[in-house]
Amino acid sequence: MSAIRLLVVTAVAAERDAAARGLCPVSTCPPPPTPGRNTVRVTTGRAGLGHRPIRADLVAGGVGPAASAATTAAALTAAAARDEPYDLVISAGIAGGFAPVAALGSVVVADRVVAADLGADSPDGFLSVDTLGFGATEYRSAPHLAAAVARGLGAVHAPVLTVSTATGTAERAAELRERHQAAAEAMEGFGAAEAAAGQGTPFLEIRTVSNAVGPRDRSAWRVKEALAALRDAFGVLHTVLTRGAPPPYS
Ligand SMILES: O=C(O)c1cccc(C(=O)CC[C@H]2O[C@@H](n3cnc4c(=O)[nH]cnc43)[C@H](O)[C@@H]2O)c1
Repeated sequence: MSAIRLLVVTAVAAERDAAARGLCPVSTCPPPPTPGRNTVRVTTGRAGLGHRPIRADLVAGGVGPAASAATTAAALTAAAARDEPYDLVISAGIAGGFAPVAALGSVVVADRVVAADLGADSPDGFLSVDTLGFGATEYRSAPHLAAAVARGLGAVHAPVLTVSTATGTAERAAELRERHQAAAEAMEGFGAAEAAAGQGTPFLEIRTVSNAVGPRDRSAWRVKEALAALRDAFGVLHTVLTRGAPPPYS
């Protein structure tokens, strides 16, 4: 049985390491990252046990959609050149949650990712690039897989926004929630999704909520709890992937 090949892209190392610990909870696994490299590889399971093994490369690619797109595209291209293409790209990390749908510590699996501030402002309001006729503003997650993962995690399954400027007011939070019916906002998913779409690789975004979207109050962020929830979510994800339908994902 061949291994499921995952590319997991986070913004920062703390998110990468939480996801890696969830995939592979044994203390000696994964190995510490090699100095100067930002990728950790986790290999789990043995085909002989009847469950599909997983080989995951987890990379802390930087904050924002551009960093995430560049990191994802480079990793996908390098894997294709080695003739070891990934089965799935996962954008993962902590996020702001929209009240009342996504509380602190909850898990959100995106059904689609939306570039919420990619477009033009106008006297009549915001115009997205797709309404302007020059580009995509959203990508769907692999629908069957995303639904199965959301079910397994007991997660909120709804749109996740990608923004280049984190929301800092109640007015902006209400505007975004009403426009997109979103559950969460983060800063990387759309970039990873665009790179994955460019190479025909299925995509998921998994977020755990560290703060409420709204008036900025860094002291209210629960980063430690959100990272623990991310670790646990990747533990469950491991079970869903190894025991569920094999790739190719749809
Ligand atoms: O301070 C720390 O220890 C720490 C540990 C892990 C991650 C962080 C971050 O600040 C990550 C930034 C990352 O988080 C996403 N995020 C979280 N909340 C929001 C939000 O309300 N709006 C937009 N993005 C959010 C985002 O993807 C950032 O890249 C700190």
